[in-house]
Amino acid sequence: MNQSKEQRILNFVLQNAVRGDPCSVVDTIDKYCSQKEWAMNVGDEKGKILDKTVQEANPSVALELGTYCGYSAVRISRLLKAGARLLTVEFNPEFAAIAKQMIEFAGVQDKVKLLEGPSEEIIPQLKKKYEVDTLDFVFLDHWKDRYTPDTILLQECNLLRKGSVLLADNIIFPGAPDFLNYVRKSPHFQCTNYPSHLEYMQVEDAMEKAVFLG
Ligand SMILES: CCCNc1ncnc2c1ncn2[C@@H]1O[C@H](/C=C/CNC(=O)c2cc(-c3ccc(F)cc3)cc(O)c2O)[C@@H](O)[C@H]1O
Ligand SMILES: [Mg+2]
Repeated sequence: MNQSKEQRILNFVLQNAVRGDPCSVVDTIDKYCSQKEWAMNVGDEKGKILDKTVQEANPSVALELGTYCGYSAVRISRLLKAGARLLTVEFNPEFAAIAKQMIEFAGVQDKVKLLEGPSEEIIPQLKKKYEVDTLDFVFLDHWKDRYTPDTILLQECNLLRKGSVLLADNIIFPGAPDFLNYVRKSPHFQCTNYPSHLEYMQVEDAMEKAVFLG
C-alpha cells in the first residue's frame, strides 16, 4: 500500500539530513516541503518568529499542541537550555510514529517527550502524571478551533503562571478568530501580533503571542 506524505517526508530526512543535527533536519524538511510536497509545518519564516519567542522565554518546561511530523518539536528543542524539556501532544498514531522517528534522528529525544492522545485528555494529566508545575511556553498549532478551549483548560488546570508565553500559529490562515478574540479581550493576557506568511507560500499569515498576566 503506497506511502503517506508524512512517511515520504520522514524518508527524505533519513536519507538526506545529518543524524544528530536538528538544524539539518529542519532545513531538510523545509527543502522537501517547498520543492516537492507542501505540508503544514510551521516553516522557516514563521519558524524564525518561533525561535525568537522561545529564546526570549528561555523555558524550562514547554508544551506543544499538535506535533504532526515533529518539525517544530525539533525546532523548539534545539534551543532549550540543559535540563529543559518539551512536552509535545499528538493524537494521530501515524503522525506520532513519524514524529518519534524524526525526533530520534535529530538527536533531541532526551529533551522531548511525545505524549500520544488528545490535548483535552493530556492537559489535565500534566501536573500529576508528567510532573509539571507550570508551563513557561506553549506553542499552539493543532486544530484551530481547539486553541481557545485548550487555553481555557490550561488556565483551569493552573498550568499557567505570571509570564507564561503562549504562541499560536495560523492566526490568519486557516485562521483562529475565536482564539484571537478571546486572548485580546481577556484582561489576563498581553497580546502581540507577528505578521508573516503561510509556510512555503506567498499567502499572508500571522502568529499571535499571548503572555499570561496571572
Ligand atoms: C481532539 C482534537 C484537539 N486535540 C488534539 N490533540 C492532539 N493532537 C491534535 C489535536 N488536534 C489536532 N491534533 C494534531 O495536530 C495536527 C493538526 C494541525 C492542524 N493544523 C492545520 O490545520 C494547519 C493548516 C494549514 C493550512 C494552510 C493552508 C491550506 F490551504 C491548508 C492548510 C497550515 C497550518 O500551519 C496548519 O497548522 C495533526 O497532527 C493532528 O493530528
Ligand atoms: Mg500551523
